[in-house]
Amino acid sequence: MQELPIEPSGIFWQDNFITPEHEQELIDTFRNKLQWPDRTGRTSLHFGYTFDYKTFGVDPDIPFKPFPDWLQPLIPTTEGRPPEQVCLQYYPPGAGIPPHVDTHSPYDQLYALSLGAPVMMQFQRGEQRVDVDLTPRSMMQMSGDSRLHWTHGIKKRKTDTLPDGTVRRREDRWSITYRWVRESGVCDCGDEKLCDTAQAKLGIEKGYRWKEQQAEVTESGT
Ligand SMILES: O=C(O)CCC(=O)C(=O)O
Ligand SMILES: [Fe+2]
Repeated sequence: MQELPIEPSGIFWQDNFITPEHEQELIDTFRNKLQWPDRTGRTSLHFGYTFDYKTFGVDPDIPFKPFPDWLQPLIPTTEGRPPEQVCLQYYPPGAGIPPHVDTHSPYDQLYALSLGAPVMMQFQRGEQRVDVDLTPRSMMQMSGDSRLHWTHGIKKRKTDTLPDGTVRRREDRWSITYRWVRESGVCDCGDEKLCDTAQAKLGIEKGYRWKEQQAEVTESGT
């Protein structure tokens, strides 16, 4: 994988992760052989472990869902072990995903494979906005700044306007995201805007300060 020479830093990229023929077979599987949740808009299917946002760990009540046969050859091998969680998402034309960072503390590395139609992804940090065209069959790794300090999202809209002014219609798209558990369960990036570990620390400190203030008030008898 090659790092894209852009801001944010840390986006690694590989074109043609699979062949167009393989992509067509997968799309046929997605369309005709999988049971999707019955809802409109973006829908997801999860494999591997399920993350519990209450305990910020693997949910012990939901058993590991084995990776299906079609998924096996799509697992990146560059992390030295398979990911703990894989999510297949379907985006009908017009669907998107709000700007977010994938929660820092539970997961470390994050990869995404794009299939079907291309779509523009926006990376954002403050006033800085950068569009990245998620072309079909490309594998993207988000690490460093792109993973921790910039949000990413896909606008809900029917067309994308390319840098040369061409208006491109959205069509059916699928993505597969891969997540590797962060063994420590804490992130040390310190980004109080985007990092759940940093925010939890801040919350605890605020709680202490509040308690200390209460104690002072009680001690002084007022
Ligand atoms: O669809 C994609 O390529 C990215 C999805 C995403 O950001 C996520 O699932 O966290
Ligand atoms: Fe994400």
